[in-house]
Amino acid sequence: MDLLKLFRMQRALDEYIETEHGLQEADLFDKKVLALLVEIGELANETRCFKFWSLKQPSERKVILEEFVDGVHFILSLGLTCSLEQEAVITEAEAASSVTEQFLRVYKAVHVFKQEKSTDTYQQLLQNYFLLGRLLGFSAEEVEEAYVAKNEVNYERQQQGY
Ligand SMILES: O=c1ccn([C@H]2C[C@H](O)[C@@H](COP(=O)(O)O)O2)c(=O)[nH]1
Repeated sequence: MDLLKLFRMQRALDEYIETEHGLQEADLFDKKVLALLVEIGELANETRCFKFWSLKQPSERKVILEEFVDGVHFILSLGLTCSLEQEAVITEAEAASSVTEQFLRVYKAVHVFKQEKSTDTYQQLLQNYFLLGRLLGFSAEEVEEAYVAKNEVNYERQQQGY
């Protein structure tokens, strides 16, 4: 995955959104953290991984992938907000033994990163989020492709006064 390309696309989108809304000077860190936590919840809801009380099937794979890349947007955006994009790499690691446990690791990584914005805590967040993607069955290529497609949709939404 070409992470630097994704950071470049995210920077352009963020600048577009912030200009549209007159927020170039605003501190958007906390709002982006909350947006990410919400996206992770939406993703979990689509997978239904924790709904032990329900027999309904998870959403279509395409829907789950689209939710996943919404989270990628906010993670990249947070990295840019904290100027951490240059050192960012996705390192290999072992995922948790269940999707539910991996979701909880991601939530923890978000909170740790919010408390201490560093290269290391950002790395942990990126790593755990991409491990979650892999556990959900998405290849790096699929994620990149879906990210590019959603990035485009985000411009269209802004142009339509979303
Ligand atoms: O500064 C921002 C604000 C939003 N988004 C993107 C991320 C998600 O793909 C989408 C959020 O969409 P909704 O949750 O509103 O559907 O907007 C950004 O990339 N940067």
